[in-house]
Amino acid sequence: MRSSNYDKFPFVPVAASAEACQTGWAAITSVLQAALLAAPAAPGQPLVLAVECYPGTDLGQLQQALTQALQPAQCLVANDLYYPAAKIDALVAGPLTDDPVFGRLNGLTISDFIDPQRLRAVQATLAAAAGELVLVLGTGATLVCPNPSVLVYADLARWEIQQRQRRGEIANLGSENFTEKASLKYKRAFFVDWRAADRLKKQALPRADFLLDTNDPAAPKLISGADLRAGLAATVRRPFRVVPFFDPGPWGGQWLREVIDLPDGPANYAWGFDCVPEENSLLLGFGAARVEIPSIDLVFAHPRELLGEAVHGRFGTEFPIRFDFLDTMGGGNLSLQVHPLTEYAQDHFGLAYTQDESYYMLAAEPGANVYLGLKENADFPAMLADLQRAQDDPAAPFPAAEYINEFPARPHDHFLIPAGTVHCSGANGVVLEISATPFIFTFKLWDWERLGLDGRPRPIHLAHGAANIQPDRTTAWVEQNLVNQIEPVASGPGWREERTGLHEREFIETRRHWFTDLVPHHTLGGVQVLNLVQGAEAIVESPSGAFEPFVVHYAETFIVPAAVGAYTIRPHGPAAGTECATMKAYVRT
Ligand SMILES: O=P(O)(O)OC[C@H]1O[C@](O)(CO)[C@@H](O)[C@@H]1O
Repeated sequence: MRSSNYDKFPFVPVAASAEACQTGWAAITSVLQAALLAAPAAPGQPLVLAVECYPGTDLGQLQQALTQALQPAQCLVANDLYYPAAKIDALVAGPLTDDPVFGRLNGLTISDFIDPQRLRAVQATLAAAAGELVLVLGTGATLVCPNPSVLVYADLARWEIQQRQRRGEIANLGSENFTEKASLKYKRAFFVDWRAADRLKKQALPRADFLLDTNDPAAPKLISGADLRAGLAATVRRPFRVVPFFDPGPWGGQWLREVIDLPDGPANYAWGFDCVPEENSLLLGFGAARVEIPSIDLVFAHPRELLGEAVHGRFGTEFPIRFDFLDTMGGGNLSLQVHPLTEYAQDHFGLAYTQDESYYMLAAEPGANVYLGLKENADFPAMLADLQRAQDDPAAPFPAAEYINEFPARPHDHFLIPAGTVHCSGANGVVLEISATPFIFTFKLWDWERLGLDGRPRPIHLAHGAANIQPDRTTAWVEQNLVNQIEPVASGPGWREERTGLHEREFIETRRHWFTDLVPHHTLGGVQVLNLVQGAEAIVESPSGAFEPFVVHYAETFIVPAAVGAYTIRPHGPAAGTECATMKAYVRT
């Protein structure tokens, strides 16, 4: 049994005391009251408190808390100005498509949800409220009142939004689909709500006077915009971690539970997402108080310092590298699957780049394997026919062994998975996925006669799969290109560095360092993501003292912003004197 030292709630310290963070509605509203009193009141204008809200924010609770304490003359809710739900459902139907999993990325904005007639009427009411206090809140509050007296941004983490979707507490933006399947709500939020809200957030957050965190409805928190910006500026100058989250799945295992020390409740944990900045949170520390914000806020606020010039230039405000865990220890095989080629991802889903992946084996039981590529001389048309038959006829399961390679998987093996390659991790392994950020564009080909957690078969996408599988990626090619392509590249006293991938079709470079002593690293102007894949603990330090020493534990993923430049890593604490290893990923530029 491995004992856990994995930190589930990493945070970036911003201030030594909690003074700058107001917790609870009483403290929050008294600070807002003072800010309104101090706000310059333009003659003939109302005093406006605008709260721009990320979708999923509990508007009822917010309105109640603010109106009770501040007693505004009026409260205007931006969401009430939206077109009727049926019209919005029709608006998003095109980008969403009929597929249960995939839609098309699109350019919808929050303005597209708002009925201009209703907006004009409300703006006229606002203009007539000279000298009164008016509260404007909701998703689109800053479209109703672009220059309020005081602007609050109420942000919400995507993982919390997903919990609210699963509990049926929230509908999609402008919709009444409270009871719709959570997976469909997630899909709609992924393709529409979050994209549109992020476009508005990029405008509103940099000029917000306050940041409101209502992730925990029982303990809302407020910090000033200046403190938020100071926290983001501090984060981008040091190594940091985002807040991981974990989810069960039909093939999930027991390793994450033990190594990460996760609660007993769920039957298994399949996924651990510990570096998907689009989905994870960042915790900012004010004394003992923690303020949770989506980590994408950092990408939006400091793309150049975080990503570096070349990566920002190429990807914009997207974080292109994803690290996550796939745990099948004591579980099952993932679905046999393939990801879209770049042009297919562009044409069908509007993606700028595709879901190129790799599996780094953190752990594997003897006998564990990875399915990867087709067997030499596999009859591809016959394989597609057998996949189809397996869908149509429960008595004809797909004979995977006839067509698909199975490679033994041992700890520290690295399998490269350029899009178009049939693959899946088998049972009894733990994968650290080091991949491009897109993560839902999986064409399942065969799910091993198994049901999803909801007791129903999971969606299979054979037509998409058939259009993308590269049948020439067969055994010899796979062995020569995708399995353990490990080359030594450098060494020094007490350390050696190897290149392990990825494949030339993938934009990520991966380097492994084995070390018993201090290893010099440099960001070379680009963001780097690392995981301590061997050793109990290591310490990341700045040779010039530019950031505080940063301790990482086994299996923790951490991000080193481009702006950090030189840094070192050495074994630390219980790992002193032992051999540790890190896997590092960065964008080849
Ligand atoms: O589709 P399955 O069997 O759940 O596979 C695991 C999933 O996790 C991912 O690796 C994303 O992390 C997808 O590629 C894949 O769909």
